[in-house]
Amino acid sequence: MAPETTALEGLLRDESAHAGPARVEVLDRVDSTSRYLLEDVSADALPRAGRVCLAREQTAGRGRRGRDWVGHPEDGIALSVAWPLEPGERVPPAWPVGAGLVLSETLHELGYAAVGLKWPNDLVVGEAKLGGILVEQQAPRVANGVCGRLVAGVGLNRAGSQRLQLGRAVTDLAAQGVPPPGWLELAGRLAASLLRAHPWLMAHGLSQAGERLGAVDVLAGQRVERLETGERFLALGIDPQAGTLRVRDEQSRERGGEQALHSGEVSVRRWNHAE
Ligand SMILES: O=C(O)CCCC[C@@H]1SC[C@@H]2NC(=O)N[C@@H]21
Repeated sequence: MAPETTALEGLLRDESAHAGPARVEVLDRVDSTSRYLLEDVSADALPRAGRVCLAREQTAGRGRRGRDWVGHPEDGIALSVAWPLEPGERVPPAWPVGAGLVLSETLHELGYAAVGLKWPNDLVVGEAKLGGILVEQQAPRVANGVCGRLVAGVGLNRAGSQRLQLGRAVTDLAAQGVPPPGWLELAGRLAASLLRAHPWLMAHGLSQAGERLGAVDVLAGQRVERLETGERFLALGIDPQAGTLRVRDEQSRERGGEQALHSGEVSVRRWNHAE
């Protein structure tokens, strides 16, 4: 076993003891850690406690909404965690937002107090993107004996984000004035938070975590624009039950024009500039 795999296993054993032993792999190079975990259907592939895949280099990282995800080896974290889904087992709709919540909180614990969650799944500092989460599900293939799975892929800029040249505001941990933990240690902390959170997210969603969610939700109280249609709203906050973004159409405020935006359907941006 590669020494880094043993080291990450050790970190996870210390960090998430009560969640049971997860299967851990550190790869030098892979196209996508999430694809790797979604497509490996070998019989013992997916323990109940989860499976973790961290790559030093990812050559075809996938982002939300069909975009690519790029990062430089070790300057970026490319991490995926997968869990099995039994036939009929339902993932609470707020699970993806819950992943963003616990990752934000972990970054706060590491000294990055300014990190927030931009609904549905961006980790941000101010307007700049620090990281993103891609949550994918695969239904069981019962005829082939292949279990369903839930995969959370986490991309995070640890350092060197100015080299990414993405043409939009990005940032990294090193730019926050707190030296980032080592690559493996950081990945271990992030993976452990997901491994710990998964059982309670499956059992309760975020119904008991509304206040915690409010503390990281950077869109609440902001004016947002729905990119697909140009519609503008006042964001009221993330709904802890549904994982949707509650918004109010400012034109119809007196009619109580509240609606819910669903993450699969829309993307939003802030528009607080005077226009
Ligand atoms: O669009 C986003 O913001 C989500 C980005 C998610 C990227 C991560 S990197 C590790 C995992 N493997 C992938 O191919 N994508 C996710």
